[in-house]
Amino acid sequence: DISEKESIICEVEEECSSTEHPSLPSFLDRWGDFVSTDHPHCVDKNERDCPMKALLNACVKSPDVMLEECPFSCGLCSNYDTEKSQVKTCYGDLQNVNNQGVLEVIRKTQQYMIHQVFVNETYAKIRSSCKNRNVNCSQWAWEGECERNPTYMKKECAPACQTCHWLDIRIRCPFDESSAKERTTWSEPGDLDRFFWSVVRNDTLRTLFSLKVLSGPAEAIEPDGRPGPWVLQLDHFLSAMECERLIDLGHELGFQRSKDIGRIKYDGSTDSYESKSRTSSTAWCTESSVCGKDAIQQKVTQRIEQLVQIPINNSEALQLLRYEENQYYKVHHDYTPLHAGSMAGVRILTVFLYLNDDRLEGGGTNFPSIHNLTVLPNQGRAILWPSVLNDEPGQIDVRTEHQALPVERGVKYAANAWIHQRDFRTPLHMGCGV
Ligand SMILES: O=C(O)CCC(=O)C(=O)O
Ligand SMILES: [Fe+2]
Repeated sequence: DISEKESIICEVEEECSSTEHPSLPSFLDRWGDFVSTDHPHCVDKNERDCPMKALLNACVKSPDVMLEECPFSCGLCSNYDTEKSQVKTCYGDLQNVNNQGVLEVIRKTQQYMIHQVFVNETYAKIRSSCKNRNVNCSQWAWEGECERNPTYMKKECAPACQTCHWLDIRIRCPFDESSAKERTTWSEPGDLDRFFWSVVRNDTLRTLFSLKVLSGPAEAIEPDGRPGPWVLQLDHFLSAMECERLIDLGHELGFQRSKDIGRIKYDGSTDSYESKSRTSSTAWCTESSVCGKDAIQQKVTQRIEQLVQIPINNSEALQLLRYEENQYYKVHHDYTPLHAGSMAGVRILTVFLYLNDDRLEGGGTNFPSIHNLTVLPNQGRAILWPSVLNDEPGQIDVRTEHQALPVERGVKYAANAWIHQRDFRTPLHMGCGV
C-alpha cells in the first residue's frame, strides 16, 4: 500500500519527511504501476485539453493534478506496443523491449518515477529533465550498464538507472566555495599583481622571449606602454616547428565552426551555440585526443604552466583557432559568469598563442578599453592578460575585453589557454565540468 511505500522512500531520502509528501494521484493508488492503455481507468478526464497540457510539460510541472486528470496523455498508461516491442513512457524515448527482464526494468522505472521523482520535492529542479535519452536505456540497464558505464548511463538513462538525482549538479558535484579558498589561485587581493610582477622581473623570461609590458601599472611599462590592466607579450615563446605542429594537430582534430558558451543544460553543465559574433573555426586539444597525447603539444603546455605558475590542471584544453579571410571574433570577454561558484571557478587568465607564419595580413587582437591596443599576430608570439581584478579576486575586469580583427589576407592560426581559479580537469572527468 502507498503509505507503506512512502515510508520506505523516506528512510532512504534524508531530506524527506512524511508530512511533506503530496498525496499520490488516486488512480495510481488504485492501479499501482503498470496500467495498460485499454484499462477503463486509464483515460484522460478531459480529452480535449489533456494532450495539449501534456505537450506543454504540465505532467512534470504539476504532477499532482495532471497524473490524476490526464493519465493517458501523461503516458502513465504504459502502452506496450507488442508488435514493435516498444514501450512508450512520459519520460523520454520509446523503450525497446526484447525480453521479460527489460519489461521488468521499465515497470520498476515507472514505479520510481511516479512514486519518487514526480512527487518528491527533492526532485523538483530536475524532474522535467530526467529522461531516458536513448531507446535502449532499459535494455542496457537490464544488462548492467548502469554499474558498468555509470558516467554515461547515470545521466543519459537516468530513469532506467533510477539516478535522476544525479542530474542535479549540486548533488553530483557538491561544492562549497568558501572551503576551497586554499585551492583557489589569486584568492587574495594583490595576488594577481604579485604574479605579473614576478614574470616582469624574471630576467630569464625577459631575455629569452623579449618580454614586453604592453599594458600595466605605470612603474612597469615602457614609454609606449598603456597604463591599464596587465597585458604581457613574449616573442618566440613557441618555435616555428611547434607552431606548425599545433596547426597540423588542429587539422587532424578537424576545425569546426566556433561555438560560444550558451545556456545551462539539463544536467547543469553549459551548452554551446553558433555565434554570429564569431566566424572562426575551432578544434579542442582534449587530453584523450591525438593532440592531447602529442609530445610537442605537451611541451608547449608545460611551458605555459611554468610561465603562469599555476598547475596545468587549472587550465582548459588548448583551443586551436583558425580564421580565413574576413573571419573575425567581435568584442567579448573571456570571463563568463556561468563559471562562478563552480568547482573550477572562473577563468582568471588567458594565454594566447599566434601560430601562423608571416604571410598573414590583419587578424590582430584588439583591446578597445586599453587605449585601443592591438597586438599583431606574429608567429610564436604569446600574450597573456587577466580576466579578473587584482583588488577583487574572482571579479571580472571589464577592461580586458578584446576582439580578433578580421583577417585581410591569408589564414590565421592561434590558440587559447584559459586558466581557472581551481582545478578544471578533475571535475571535468567526474562529469562536473561546466
Ligand atoms: O583571435 C584572437 O586574436 C582572439 C581570439 C579570442 O579572443 C578568443 O578566442 O577568445
Ligand atoms: Fe577571447
